[in-house]
Amino acid sequence: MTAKMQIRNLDFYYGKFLALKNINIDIADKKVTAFIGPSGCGKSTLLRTFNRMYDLYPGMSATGEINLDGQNILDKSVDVNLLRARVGMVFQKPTPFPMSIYDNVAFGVRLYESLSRAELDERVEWALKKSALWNEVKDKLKASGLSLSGGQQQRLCIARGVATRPEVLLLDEPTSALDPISTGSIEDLISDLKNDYTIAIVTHNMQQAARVSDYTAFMYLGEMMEMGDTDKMFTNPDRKETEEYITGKFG
Ligand SMILES: Nc1ncnc2c1ncn2[C@@H]1O[C@H](COP(=O)(O)OP(=O)(O)OP(=O)(O)O)[C@@H](O)[C@H]1O
Repeated sequence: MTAKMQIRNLDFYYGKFLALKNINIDIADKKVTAFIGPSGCGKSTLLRTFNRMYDLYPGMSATGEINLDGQNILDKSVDVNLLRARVGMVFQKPTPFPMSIYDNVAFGVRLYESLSRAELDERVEWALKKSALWNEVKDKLKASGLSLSGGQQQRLCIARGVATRPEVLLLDEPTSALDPISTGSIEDLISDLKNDYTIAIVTHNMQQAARVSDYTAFMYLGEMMEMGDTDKMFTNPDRKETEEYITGKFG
C-alpha cells in the first residue's frame, strides 16, 4: 500500500492524562481506514490529531510524528488553517451553519480560494453531486441548511467537507445520528469518495466498518492493538482482544 499518512511514536495528552500511547500506523492513500474499539479507547482523539483539531483547546498536546506526504504536521511551523484545508473533517452530529445550503458549501471555499461567481457555482454543484444531495436541493439552494432532514444535513456537511477538495477526509461516527436509509446513502457515498480521497472513519458499528473500509484498526485503552486488511481483521484477527470485540464479547 502507498501511505498517505505515517504516524510514528504518537503520544497524546489531555493535561496529564495519556490518551494515546505510542501509536505507529500508516494510513493508505485513497483507501478507507476504519477505527473501531470500545468507548473511550481513543478513536476520536486519534482522528482529531490528524488535522490538529485539538490545537483549539488549551492543555492538549501531541508528541511524535504524523507525516502527511512526508511532512510532519505536528511541527510548530505548520500552518494549521492550510492543514485543515488539506485534511477535512465531518463530525458525529450534523453541524450545518445557520445559512443557506449554497453558503454552507461555499463557506470553506471562500476562505481558501478566490473564485469567480460562475466558478463558485460550479464548485458548489460539484460538491453537492459528490455528496449525493444535488437532486434533492438543486431547486432550493437559498433555503437554510437547517431546514434539511438529519440525513440531508449530514450529506450537506460532507459536501462542505469535500468542497475545498481536501486530500484526506476524517469522518467521526458520521452516521450515528442517522436512520438506516440515510446511513446506507452515506456508506455508498464513502465508497464512491475513496476514488479521490483518503478516508479515515471512526465507527461503533462493526458491520459498517466491515462494509466500507479497506483497512481496520482496533484500539483499546489508548493503544493500537491491531491493524490490517478489513477482511482479515473480521475473519481471522491476530489478537484475542480483537476477536472478542468484533464478536461482541466485550465493549
Ligand atoms: N476533552 C477531554 N479532556 C480530557 N479527557 C478527554 C477529553 N476527551 C476525551 N478524553 C478522554 O480520552 C480518552 C479517549 O476518548 P475518545 O473520545 O478519544 O474515545 P473514543 O474511543 O472516541 O470514545 P467513544 O467511542 O465513546 O466516542 C477517554 O478516556 C476520554 O475520557
